[in-house]
Amino acid sequence: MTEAWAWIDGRIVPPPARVLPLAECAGLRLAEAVVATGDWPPAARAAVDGYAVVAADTLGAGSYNPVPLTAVAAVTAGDPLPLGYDAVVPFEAAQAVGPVVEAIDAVAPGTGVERQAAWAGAGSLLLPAGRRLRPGDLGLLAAAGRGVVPVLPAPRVRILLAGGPKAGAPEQLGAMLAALVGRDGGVVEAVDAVPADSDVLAEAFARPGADLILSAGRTGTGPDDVAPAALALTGSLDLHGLAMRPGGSAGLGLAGGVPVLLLPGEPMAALAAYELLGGRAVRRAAGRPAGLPHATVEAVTARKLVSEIGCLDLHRVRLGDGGRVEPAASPGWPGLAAAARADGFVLIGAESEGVPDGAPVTMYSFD
Ligand SMILES: Nc1nc2c(c(=O)[nH]1)N[C@H]1C(S)=C(S)[C@@H](COP(=O)(O)OP(=O)(O)OC[C@H]3O[C@@H](n4cnc5c(N)ncnc54)[C@H](O)[C@@H]3O)O[C@H]1N2
Ligand code: MOO
Repeated sequence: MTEAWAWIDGRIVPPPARVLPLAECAGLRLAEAVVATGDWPPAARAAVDGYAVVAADTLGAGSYNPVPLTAVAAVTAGDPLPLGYDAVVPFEAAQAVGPVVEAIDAVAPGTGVERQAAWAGAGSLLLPAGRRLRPGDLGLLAAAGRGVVPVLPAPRVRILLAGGPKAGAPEQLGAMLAALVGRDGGVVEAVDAVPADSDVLAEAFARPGADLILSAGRTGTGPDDVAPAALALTGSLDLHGLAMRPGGSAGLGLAGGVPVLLLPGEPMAALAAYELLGGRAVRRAAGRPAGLPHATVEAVTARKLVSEIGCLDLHRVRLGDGGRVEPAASPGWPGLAAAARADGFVLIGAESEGVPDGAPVTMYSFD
């Protein structure tokens, strides 16, 4: 596995930065820092609807002691503060008596006012390079006059369903893998069902338009397991057969410089191989941290979790009372039903023969 992770880390980098309109930037990483080009607000302005006043004129005002104001100007929030005034009394803290406005509350200078540069001064950092843009950030960038920004584009991930299910079973991997790719910051370029034919599959690997290819199915050693051969035909099959369970028939290589990950077709093996391999590739291509993105729970085993030495085992587990985890199925048990019953998974590393009951483990939450 270490070799496979090193392969991914060594070859997969985010696609080059592109300048995109804000509407297309949510969730993407900012390629360079954005600084304020001017003071912001550029001049003092009203923060509330009310009367611009000279604060000192309101001294001593209260509901039992209304103070008539000689100089006032009605403003609404966002209006520039008229010259000579230093506070805004909200309409509800004043009363109009005929043409005279009376303060019924005293205000200090600056009350109800956004001072010049209150949000940001000219040249100050608004968003750092690498920032994953939140919806609020898009508003901030618009306010800074940036209609377009350089971002690391989401990698385009092609999903190939190689061969598909056997014996009339329903297709189970397309929606699952597309959702996982989205979770990890990729955009799905296509979800294509491809027959178990090495020439056709090789063409699907070679077709331009993807930054990363995930192919699921026909990775084993049977006569119909054409995915490894097709990859070798198009480019290079660099690793095939990994020390993990489930998902050990996974492989990886390059087609025309594009990284291709071969995931097993067995649905649970595909899920595990995605989590342990594919997700890392997508996250690296998206410029995200490579590690697992799942929320973790520090738990203890309610039962022994057996593991094969030399093999990274993924155990689906249920989380019970007192943070105790219990296996939902053994690692090699096929199908997604046990994963659905589980709350998450526990990884037992290649160096371990398993852990006894009562041992501390980290659960990666499926939710
Ligand atoms: N001699 C050996 N045979 C096998 C070994 C082994 O070590 N020695 N390993 C087994 C393991 S483990 C796995 S995993 C599979 C490898 O699976 P493949 O990647 O070749 O998967 P397929 O042959 O395509 O199909 C297996 C299974 O998965 C179902 N499948 C495939 N695609 C889909 C899909 N899109 N949606 C739903 N289900 C799908 C298919 O119906 C089969 O049931 O090799 C073992 N053999
Ligand atoms: O190799 Mo299979 O992919 O372990 O489950």
